[in-house]
Amino acid sequence: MRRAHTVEQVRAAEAARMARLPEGTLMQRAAAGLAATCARLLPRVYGSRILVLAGSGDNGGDALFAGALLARRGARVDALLLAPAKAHPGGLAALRAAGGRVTSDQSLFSTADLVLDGIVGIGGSGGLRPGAQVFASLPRRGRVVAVDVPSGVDPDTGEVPGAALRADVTVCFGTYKPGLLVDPGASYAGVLQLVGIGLELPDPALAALQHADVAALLPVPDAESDKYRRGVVGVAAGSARYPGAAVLAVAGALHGGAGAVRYAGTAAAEVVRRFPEALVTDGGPAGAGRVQAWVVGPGGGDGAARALGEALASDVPVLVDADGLTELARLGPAALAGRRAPVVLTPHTGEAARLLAGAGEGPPPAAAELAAARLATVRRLAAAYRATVLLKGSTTVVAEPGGAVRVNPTGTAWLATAGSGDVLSGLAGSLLAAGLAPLDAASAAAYLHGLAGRSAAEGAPTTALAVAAALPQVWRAVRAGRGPGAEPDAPVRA
Ligand SMILES: NC(=O)C1=CN([C@@H]2O[C@H](COP(=O)(O)OP(=O)(O)OC[C@H]3O[C@@H](n4cnc5c(N)ncnc54)[C@H](OP(=O)(O)O)[C@@H]3O)[C@@H](O)[C@H]2O)[C@@H](O)CC1
Ligand SMILES: Nc1ncnc2c1ncn2[C@@H]1O[C@H](COP(=O)(O)OP(=O)(O)O)[C@@H](O)[C@H]1O
Ligand SMILES: [K+]
Repeated sequence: MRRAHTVEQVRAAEAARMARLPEGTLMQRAAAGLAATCARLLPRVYGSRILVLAGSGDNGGDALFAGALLARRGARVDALLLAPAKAHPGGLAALRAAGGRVTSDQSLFSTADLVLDGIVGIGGSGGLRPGAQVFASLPRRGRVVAVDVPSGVDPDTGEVPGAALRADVTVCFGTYKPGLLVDPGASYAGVLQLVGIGLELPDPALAALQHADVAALLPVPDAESDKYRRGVVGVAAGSARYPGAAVLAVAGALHGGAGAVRYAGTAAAEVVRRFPEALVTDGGPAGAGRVQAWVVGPGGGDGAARALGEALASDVPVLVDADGLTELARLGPAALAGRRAPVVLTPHTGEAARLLAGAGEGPPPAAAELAAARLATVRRLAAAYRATVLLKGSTTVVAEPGGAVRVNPTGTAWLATAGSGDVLSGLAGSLLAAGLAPLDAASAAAYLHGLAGRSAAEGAPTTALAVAAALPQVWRAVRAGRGPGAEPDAPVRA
């Protein structure tokens, strides 16, 4: 599990640690880790030209001390101070003593072999200030290494309220920050490298599953298993207008660990033609027979309202997607009030906007606004509907009403293809039916779905059905601990 902590949590851990260490120890550890990463990125340190951008705080201090270490190894290091009177005095003295120089030449940004972004770290807010904005658009030749956080990215939320400096690598200290794992911030961070500095940290604000975590969650049959004990997932999806959604949701469900898939809806003939193993009925969830979880809504069209009502009247977990969400938004959170079994909602940002409006939170916000504030959006939805919410998109995030949040690290934009969301909802519903808790089912489904998207695409357009077909090989890779993302301590490719 990769864990991310908020600025407040990091500051508290830092204060506790500092009380027991000589002054400056943590900064020395941070700078040493930073310099080591820079050295690995350069063909050779000796003779390299390095520009340090240093702001007014400790983030600039880290960058200046790292610059000093690199200067001692023969690099030519120039430091551009954004607030010269407030530059970290110890860092500046160390840099000068190592032969580094202070410059005001901005063109070095475009000619340097490596730029260290120490403008602002976890003390930052509100995007880059005017004096630093130029660096967001200047051409670059070498790599940009962000110190702790790319300057301009909100460390707690991943929001980018103004200009920000795009990094190739971000070296973060002590723990990941939520803003490094969630878009749009994550897209500014490049590859993430964590440097341990000995902080003792509380439960994280945000976590990202890794192979071993997902492998431990995946249901595996044993000698006692039969198809019913493995769980039956009900799928109420598709309509005369959108029969394909039923096929895709069933395809996802068949690969999700349940022992059987029961389809209820008007696309029964199409479903059974494609998947003879599915149990089908023409009616709604009420008359379909016993299941351990329902998936309601993909391509549901006019039938979604009835299917949603019948599924919610059951006593098993219900996952609501697509047209089911539109109907739920019309009804508002009151429709879930009497439920004891869990509810999982899987909106994209357009559906999230409708759900928020349906919860009485004013007129529907623009989807783009919600995508820019993904963490806040998913938390608001989980609280308003008291449900587990998986918000889809460039970074998929999952929140529980109790506050736990997971971010999916495996997503790929190749998944932005019609119907891939239907595969995801079938898959997540199947994991729910197999007995996973809502947060685990949703986040494990997003993890597998992202890997399946990568594997189906391999750099070329793919289809939703191909994503479903790639799920078995992805299960195998995750269980065996191989393939992309398998190494627990490898740098994270954002
Ligand atoms: N915590 C730890 O365990 C360790 C932390 N370490 C390091 O310390 C860093 C945090 O240092 P920090 O607290 O000094 O804050 P930092 O980010 O340098 O900002 C400084 C000042 O900048 C200003 N400012 C604000 N927004 C701005 C903007 N958008 N653009 C420009 N300027 C802006 C604002 O001051 P203002 O101008 O408002 O007075 C703010 O106070 C952390 O990221 C890590 O690198 C390591 O050394 C090891 C252990
Ligand atoms: N830019 C993106 N980067 C990564 N994943 C994306 C992106 N855009 C969409 N996706 C993923 O693709 C899937 C699309 O689902 P959805 O929006 O429901 O489409 P559909 O209704 O056609 O199935 C989701 O899993 C979503 O997270
Ligand atoms: K920075």
